[in-house]
Amino acid sequence: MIIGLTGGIASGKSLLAQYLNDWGFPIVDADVIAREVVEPGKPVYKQLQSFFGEEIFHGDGTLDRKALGRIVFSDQEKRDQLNQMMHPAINEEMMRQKEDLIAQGHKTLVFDIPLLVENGRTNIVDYVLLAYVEEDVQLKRLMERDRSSEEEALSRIRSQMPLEKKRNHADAIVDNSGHRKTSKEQLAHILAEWGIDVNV
Ligand SMILES: CC(C)(COP(=O)(O)OP(=O)(O)OC[C@H]1O[C@@H](n2cnc3c(N)ncnc32)[C@H](O)[C@@H]1O)[C@@H](O)C(=O)NCCC(=O)NCCS
Ligand SMILES: Nc1ncnc2c1ncn2[C@@H]1O[C@H](COP(=O)(O)OP(=O)(O)OP(=O)(O)O)[C@@H](O)[C@H]1O
Repeated sequence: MIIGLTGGIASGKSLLAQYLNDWGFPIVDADVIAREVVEPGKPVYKQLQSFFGEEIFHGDGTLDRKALGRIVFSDQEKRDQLNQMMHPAINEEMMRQKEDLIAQGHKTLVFDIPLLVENGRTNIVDYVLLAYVEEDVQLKRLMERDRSSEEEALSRIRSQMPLEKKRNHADAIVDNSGHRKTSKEQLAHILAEWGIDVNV
């Protein structure tokens, strides 16, 4: 069984992934893989270099994520181009990790994919689990976590489908607007409905 954990930026996906991992379910994390596929020498690295030029790299050749973020979160066409370059490589690695985990005997896995719904990929998972947060809380947490301005934070939030709309695509929703403990209890309750018992 594959649980597709999704949400919006700073909506508490990592928090839920941590709980799921603590309960013994391995996480295949698209954000982590997105960092690996752009390492120097990888095919996507070369594509980024020829499309965006040197301005998105540090002096030592590694990707300047802040610089690339500034470009793509304020320009939808460039973001679409980036997605086209990166998503096939991310997807390929996710499938590879999935096969490995199944071969190791895992029966339940978690795919942590922020853009699962936007990319129309909900069919690759059995359940869509949405990490939801109220909009004002999301903005506040994002600004605090990334030490970003309101404008920067909003540009990132607006690069994604609004969470209110994403709710319609979810099989289950954890509202992370409150305390962490409440989130954990909601998550355990959902798992129980799916036939998985865990200790809260
Ligand atoms: C633009 C990049 C370099 C900015 O890096 P940065 O370290 O600042 O952010 P990070 O990678 O930690 O992403 C934070 C969050 O931003 C959101 N986000 C990332 N990429 C995108 C995107 N293309 N569109 C909308 N939201 C996005 C996600 O919610 C993600 O969890 C990076 O996000 C990236 O490479 N994005 C393209 C790959 C991608 O689509 N990743 C999402 C997983 S499929
Ligand atoms: N229930 C909560 N109460 C208070 N703070 C929380 C709660 N859940 C998450 N946070 C905080 O909000 C921020 C965003 O949460 P988290 O990093 O889990 O989101 P995310 O969806 O994984 O984000 P991203 O997609 O941007 O990586 C973090 O700083 C986290 O510590």
